[in-house]
Amino acid sequence: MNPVLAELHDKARAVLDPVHYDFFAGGVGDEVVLADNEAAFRRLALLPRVLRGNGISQDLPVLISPTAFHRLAHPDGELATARAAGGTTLVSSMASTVPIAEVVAAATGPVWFQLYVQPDMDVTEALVRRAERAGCAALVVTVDSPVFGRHRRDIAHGFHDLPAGLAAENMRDLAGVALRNIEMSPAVSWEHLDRLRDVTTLPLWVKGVLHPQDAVLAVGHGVAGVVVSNHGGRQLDLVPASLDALPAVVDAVAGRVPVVLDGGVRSGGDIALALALGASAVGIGRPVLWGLAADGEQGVRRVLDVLRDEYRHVLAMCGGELTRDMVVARC
Ligand SMILES: Cc1cc2nc3c(=O)[nH]c(=O)nc-3n(C[C@H](O)[C@H](O)[C@H](O)COP(=O)(O)O)c2cc1C
Ligand SMILES: CC(C)CC(=O)C(=O)O
Repeated sequence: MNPVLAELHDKARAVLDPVHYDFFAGGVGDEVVLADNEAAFRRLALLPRVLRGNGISQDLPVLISPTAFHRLAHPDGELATARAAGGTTLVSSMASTVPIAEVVAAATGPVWFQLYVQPDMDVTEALVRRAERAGCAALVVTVDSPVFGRHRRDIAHGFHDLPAGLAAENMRDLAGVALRNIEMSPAVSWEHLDRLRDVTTLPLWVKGVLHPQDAVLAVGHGVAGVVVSNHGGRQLDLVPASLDALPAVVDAVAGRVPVVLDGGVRSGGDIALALALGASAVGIGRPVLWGLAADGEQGVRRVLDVLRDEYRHVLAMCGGELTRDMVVARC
């Protein structure tokens, strides 16, 4: 892990209520997948190409992955994250503790809205309208959560509700209810995605795809992109590390739409490995929460700055291009 990210993590752990730290840090079950997401990067090595004479791209192929409840990490919550994002795309969680309109108003770059399709499609449509009115540039439909993951740390702490004064603000005043709970539903299907397609012209992404055939189905249903993700090891403790699932999805999609990877990205080198395996960009989840908890907006900015700096350095070392033939197993 990049040492600045490690420092921010340690500071976050020191300042956070241990219950909230465990909510952010924890995974599902025995946390096998949580650990494997990071370990998968250590199993791979890069063979740099030499004498290519390429300049170095200034782009940072990073998105901020959607994570819930930023005001548990810092009083400014999602406003601080949005301000820190700069030109980096912020995928704002439906479970944000600041309403999406305020998140977008605080951001200077693109904001995408992450959506859990609600079984009541009127509620889902109202959320989509909220995101559109706020000025979100895309919808990211999370599809890996037919039911809530069982997080043993939260169960042990009895952590089920936000503290008084905090709420999932996007769920306020929907369909005549003061504050709705976010529902997960195993009845959600591709048909719901098609219905979303009918109610909005926003580009639709799906997040949480691991099986290559689901990626093919997603392309067939007209998605703008696919996020290979196991929800940061928070849903099913039997799945592969995101990085290990990436190549087959990239092959199945065959360049028709961009493929983003999230899970376990902790350094510029990790970004380079994911790109070499065919990702167009990576998403980062927990490092942003650690930066936010440690130092608010400045902490999140530091996370992005250090990843940008490290990624550019690795890219220069690799000859400015990253392709799959450059990835080998570390024996
Ligand atoms: C505390 C926490 C809350 C999360 N909340 C959401 C969410 O509201 N919606 C969603 O689609 N994914 C959510 N995720 C998953 C992230 O979007 C992302 O897939 C994951 O964090 C990436 O792994 P990383 O934390 O190792 O970078 C959450 C993850 C964490 C750690
Ligand atoms: C509100 C929760 C459903 C957010 C989430 O996706 C998570 O904690 O992993």
